[in-house]
Amino acid sequence: MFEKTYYATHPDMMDGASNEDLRDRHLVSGLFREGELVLTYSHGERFIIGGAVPGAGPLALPAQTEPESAAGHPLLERRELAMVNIGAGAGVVEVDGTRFDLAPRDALYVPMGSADVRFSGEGARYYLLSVPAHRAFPLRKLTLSEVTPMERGERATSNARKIYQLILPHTCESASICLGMTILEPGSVWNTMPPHVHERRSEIYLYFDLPQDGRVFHYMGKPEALRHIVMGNEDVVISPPWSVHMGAGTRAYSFIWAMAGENLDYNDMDVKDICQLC
Ligand SMILES: O=C[C@H](O)[C@@H](O)CC(=O)C(=O)O
Ligand SMILES: [Zn+2]
Repeated sequence: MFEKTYYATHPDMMDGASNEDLRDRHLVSGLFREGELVLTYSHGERFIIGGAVPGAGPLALPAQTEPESAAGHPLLERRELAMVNIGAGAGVVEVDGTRFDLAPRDALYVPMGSADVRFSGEGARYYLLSVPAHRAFPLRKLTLSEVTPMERGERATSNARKIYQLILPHTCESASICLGMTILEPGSVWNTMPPHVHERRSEIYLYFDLPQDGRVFHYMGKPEALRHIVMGNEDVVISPPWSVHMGAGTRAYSFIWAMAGENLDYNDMDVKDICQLC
């Protein structure tokens, strides 16, 4: 069921790791393939990270296969799911018979216990994130237009951006997942500046709105020992709870951030002064 499993990591594993090791442990590539639903599994917060590109035909969330006691049960039996349509075309997602039209950039929160989740729409590209949940919260669609973005950064420091909080307690209730989209202004290239660490949560970043030859240089690691991963359009990176996460692109781009863990307090982060990094 899972194309790849990403294991939790110890910060000491950064010592002596090659760039290839870093990519193997933290980079999730190739989630968006026409006609396929691709799922990967991370031991960090037990995130399922996936993509669904229905193309001409519909796709459905698979049932669990393991262990034997859960085989055939819905994937969301004990999980909640968040998704965003990152494609250029609209699509339709059906959850136990309820239809949602998801325009480009629209998100959907799907509660624990949902049994039948179907994806369709030529041109729609669904980014999927699921984590364990302890109870069901209302099923709902979220659009960028209904949230007031936080405006952060400045043009002069090349980090002017709008942060849209789509799934957080004040916008959409959830058991553990929170999610948002950050859109850089033209000419701004830095995200998450100044950077931070949040020990109580893992975070997953998906970079998009980049041309095929565009790149984001994503920084990670302990603040005193930064490393980088070169990422392309629609690449995902898993940020362990001990790691910094920030990046600079070859041009403006957008990204979707999703977190899960100990709490749903967006501000539970330890912000680093840029001069503390090396
Ligand atoms: O923990 C929060 C996340 O890293 C992001 O919300 C940061 C972000 O979107 C930004 O500053 O551009
Ligand atoms: Zn963060």
